[in-house]
Amino acid sequence: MSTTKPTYRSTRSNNTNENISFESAIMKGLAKDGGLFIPSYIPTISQEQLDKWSKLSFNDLAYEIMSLYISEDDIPSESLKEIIKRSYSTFRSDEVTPLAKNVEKNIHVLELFHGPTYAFKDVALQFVGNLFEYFLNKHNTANPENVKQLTIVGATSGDTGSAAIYGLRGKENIKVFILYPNGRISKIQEEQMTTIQDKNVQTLSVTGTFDNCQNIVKEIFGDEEFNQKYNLGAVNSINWARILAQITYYFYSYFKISNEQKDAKVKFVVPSGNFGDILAGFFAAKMGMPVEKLVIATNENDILDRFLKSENGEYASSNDVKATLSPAMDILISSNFERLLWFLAYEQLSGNDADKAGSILNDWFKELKTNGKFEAGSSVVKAASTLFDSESVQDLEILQTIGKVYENSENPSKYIIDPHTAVGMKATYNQLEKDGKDAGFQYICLSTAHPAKFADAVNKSLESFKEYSFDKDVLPEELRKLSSLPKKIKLVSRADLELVKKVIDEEIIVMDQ
Ligand SMILES: Cc1ncc(COP(=O)(O)O)c(C=O)c1O
Ligand SMILES: N[C@@H](CCOP(=O)(O)O)C(=O)O
Repeated sequence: MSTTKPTYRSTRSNNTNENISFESAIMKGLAKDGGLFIPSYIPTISQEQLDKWSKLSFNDLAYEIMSLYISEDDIPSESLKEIIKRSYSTFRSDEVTPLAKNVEKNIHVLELFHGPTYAFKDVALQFVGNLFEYFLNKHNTANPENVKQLTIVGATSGDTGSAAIYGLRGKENIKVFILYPNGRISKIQEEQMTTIQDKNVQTLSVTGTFDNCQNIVKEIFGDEEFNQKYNLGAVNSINWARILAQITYYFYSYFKISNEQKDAKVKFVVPSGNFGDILAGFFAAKMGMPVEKLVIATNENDILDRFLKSENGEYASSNDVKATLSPAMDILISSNFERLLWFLAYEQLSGNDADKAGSILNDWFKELKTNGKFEAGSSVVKAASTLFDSESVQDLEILQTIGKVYENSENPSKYIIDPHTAVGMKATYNQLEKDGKDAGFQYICLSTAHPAKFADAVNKSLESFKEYSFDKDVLPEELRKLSSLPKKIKLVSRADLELVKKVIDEEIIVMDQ
């Protein structure tokens, strides 16, 4: 393994000389060619390091992992340790992401929702907010005559938005604009974002879908004049730091099992939409975490499931996004899948030539933009299937699964899950049925949001249980009070790039007054 830390290149670059530092990749967010930044190599760890890591706290494990990707020139060790400590001091669990073991026999639930906004996005965005602040302060201290500002523009289907706002609010020289699809997120998700009255934060409620919002964000980043004018920053999983920060909880939860069962055969089941969460699992596996499978669990918006089950690796957008009971995953094109495709193209189609892999990706995503689909080829989908499996879950199955877990859970009993976690649990049941109970697999299902964020689906599923009460059993006080707070919403009548840019122009003038 290289002794120098990775540099970063775009998934669509055919020129290794364009590689940049970690700091540059984080502050740019999206590459100029529209690609996503990836490390020039994936650090690998020895069995000895794995054994050492298995005994570490969450924070210490996060440092060991992140420091493999970040040079001391970008962030000195002690500064990185301080950023990590500050980022996770806001979590309600000392373990940050505790593992609920044997919720049902051999099925463990990785609770990722103990951060400020009760969704897994907090694990990365508390860290990303502090990263942005660190890099801005470093620049502005060295250049007091040329103070740099950062304008965050993000798109959300409900959870990234509030996690980004809570990770960035109150930070100096940072303005935040979050686009979300009007009427397509839950009541509490919208309240979490719109009740923030900080002058440097503005939500834009767009008439359209999440994909419309995500496409506008990517086009805004591609507008060089606008980007130069406002120095744009990305909080979506476009930003490599989001993926990096999510690697920790794969190793951390794996060790919770392997420390008790040395040669445990572990399958991770991940409710997936934009593919950022499970992609972190891919990096953990490539680094050396032993894993049997990474199972992609999608709702009825199933581009990922269709790819993995296709003969020739067809990556094809459906015409319309379905509004489901797991709205945060109502996504047609999974933005982060591009990063996985790069590594698959690099290994299967380019003879391990990074520049050739970038050219292949560039061609594929031009075709996707023109025709709405492309074929990666049978060798690529076969290679993907060695590590990944996939399941697609229907709305009715979500409701049935929330009830089934409530009835069957042993540790604790009457365990209540949100609809996205239910997609993961139903996929886990499907895997268990295919594997057979005697196969001896340990299943870690990622719980990506607290059930309080999705009252409609949880109540619809559990209202028949006479002892169940949403207010008593689910809703935390800090979320209960949101409904009574004043809200700051800016409606955007069309999912239109120029209209959104105009609104941002206008709002920045107000923010600067
Ligand atoms: C609650 C929840 N679960 C699962 C997902 C899917 O995660 P990813 O988009 O990283 O695949 C998201 C967001 O997309 C989410 O907000
Ligand atoms: N479900 C996400 C959609 C955006 O995903 P990201 O990982 O790219 O930020 C959300 O909650 O907004």
